[in-house]
Amino acid sequence: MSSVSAYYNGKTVLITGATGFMGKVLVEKLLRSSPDVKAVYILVRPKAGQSMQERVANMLKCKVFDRVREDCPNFHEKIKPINAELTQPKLAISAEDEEELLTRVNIVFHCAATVRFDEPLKHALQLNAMGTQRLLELAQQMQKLEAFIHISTAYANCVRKCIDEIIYPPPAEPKKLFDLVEWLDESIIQDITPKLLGDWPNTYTYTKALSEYLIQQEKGNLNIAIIRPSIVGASWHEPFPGWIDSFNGTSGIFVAAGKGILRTVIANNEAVADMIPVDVVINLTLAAGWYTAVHRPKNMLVYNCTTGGINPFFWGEMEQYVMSTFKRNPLEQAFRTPNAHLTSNYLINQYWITVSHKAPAILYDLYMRLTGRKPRMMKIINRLHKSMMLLQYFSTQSWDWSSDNMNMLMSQLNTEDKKLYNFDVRQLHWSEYIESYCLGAKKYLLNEDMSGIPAAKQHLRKLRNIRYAFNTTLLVIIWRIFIARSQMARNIWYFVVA
Ligand SMILES: CCCCCCCCCCCCCCCCCCCC(=O)SCCNC(=O)CCNC(=O)[C@H](O)C(C)(C)COP(=O)(O)OP(=O)(O)OC[C@H]1O[C@@H](n2cnc3c(N)ncnc32)[C@H](O)[C@@H]1OP(=O)(O)O
Ligand SMILES: NC(=O)C1=CN([C@@H]2O[C@H](COP(=O)(O)OP(=O)(O)OC[C@H]3O[C@@H](n4cnc5c(N)ncnc54)[C@H](OP(=O)(O)O)[C@@H]3O)[C@@H](O)[C@H]2O)C=CC1
Repeated sequence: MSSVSAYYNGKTVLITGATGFMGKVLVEKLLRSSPDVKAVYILVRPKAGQSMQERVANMLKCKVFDRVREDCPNFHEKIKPINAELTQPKLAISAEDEEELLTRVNIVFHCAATVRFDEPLKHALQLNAMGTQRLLELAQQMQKLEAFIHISTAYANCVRKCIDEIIYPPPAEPKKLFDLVEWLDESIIQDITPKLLGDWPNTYTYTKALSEYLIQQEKGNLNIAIIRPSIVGASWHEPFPGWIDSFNGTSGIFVAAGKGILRTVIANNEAVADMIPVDVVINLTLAAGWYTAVHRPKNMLVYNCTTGGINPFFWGEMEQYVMSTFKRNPLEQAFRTPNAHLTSNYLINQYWITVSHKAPAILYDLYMRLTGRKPRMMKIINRLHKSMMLLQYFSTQSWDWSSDNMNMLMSQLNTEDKKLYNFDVRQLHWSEYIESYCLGAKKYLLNEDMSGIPAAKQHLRKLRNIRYAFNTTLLVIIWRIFIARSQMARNIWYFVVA
């Protein structure tokens, strides 16, 4: 008998960030593993011209819910959307909705955040730090609250090399920063952001560090746990192997490499690629919710949800597995044959950027112009370079995260829970996982059908022939120029022909 799924049956759960990548997997697993959960409130904002209701209806059509749709066809009746905006006072929740939450909710999962590395500091602070503070204020007033689970990131303290499961001193006093951004002009905040960030690589990790500290300071009597996942990748098993719907983290890089656009990446082959499947994170999160509510640990527990210390995997291996998968299962309409390499040398990277990124993009755009179409490849390449600049901090270094609390939690689960909420990453076979991740990116991110693989292979053969023809023409042109200018080259040529 599963203790974790039994715990959630009959409970009322509140989830923020339910429309996001991890939030959807959390909602799905919760409803599938505890079909008698009483209600799942989700905080959703209207966005891009869509009302909250329209967004939720679209979300529920998503493929990720196919399995729960089959197991419990009425699962959507349990989902109760609440109009909310985390950057607004009182989360912009109506008085009526607030009353409902305060009297009913038993457990809160806080996933909402901006995960963009280039988010302006003011907005990242308003959402990741102040939003968390506001949610905490709401939670303090909940009459039946048993646990509050906050999703942070393993990189919140990336300025340290060894990261324990504790809250570290923050980069700045959050309240002073809140005051500062309140009255300072946006352009001035932008100007001083690098100074404020100090050693932190971006506003995302900086504000996640602040939010951890805020929780510790303001948790009062609440039972709180913090989950710190590393780089969250496609699912390992659930709801389907390889499920992914976000270009964040490594996914966009895989796609760009598979399409043959990305050929060179700044990364250290021997550095640990600390990736964790999304279903592992969600299983640990649900188990931590149960443990926090039922066992009520005296101190707030932080769970580093990482793989590097348990089952290490390296960027160099990732390159091999990704390239091998996309060569066997190509993406449709690739720009060039997939052939990306990692280098930690800046100059070598710059050379390949010029030769393998910019030159083909310029030629392709020229061809587009000549055929009366809009050039677009240089624009894509420039965006890719911007992304790679922001990501290289994470691909060139290794970190050591302790995982004692993850191990402790595993030891607390009974045999059935260990299967149902598996987060034992020792069982993860990296080459199989990366293959399934790349195929998942093809199917679920790009909506490509596996039946299109023969045509995609045919397209790669066409690209190879174009490359051969191009290289031969280039060689002939260079040789002709050489022959015209050098007597020695002419002599060699006559000798060879004779
Ligand atoms: C040789 C092959 C494999 C070898 C592997 C080696 C890889 C080394 C790279 C290392 C990667 C390391 C990643 C580490 C990250 C660790 C961080 C900690 C983890 C976390 O805690 S949180 C999650 C991490 N957050 C992120 O990853 C966000 C990072 N992204 C950003 O901040 C922004 O996206 C970025 C980079 C600033 C770019 O912004 P912008 O140019 O504005 O583009 P958008 O993201 O807004 O996207 C616009 C649009 O395009 C779609 N898109 C994105 N990528 C692709 C793609 N590859 N192919 C097709 N389409 C793509 C995107 O979905 C958007 O579409 P919309 O419809 O939404 O507009
Ligand atoms: N993905 C990863 O690799 C990792 C993620 N994490 C953490 O996991 C959590 C979830 O990440 P992930 O699912 O990848 O992120 P997504 O960007 O996919 O989802 C973010 C969620 O937050 C919601 N949100 C954003 N702004 C607001 C707002 N102003 N008001 C209300 N809701 C808002 C989004 O809603 P909307 O749909 O309206 O935009 C969305 O549901 C985050 O806390 C992140 O820091 C930690 C480590 C790694």
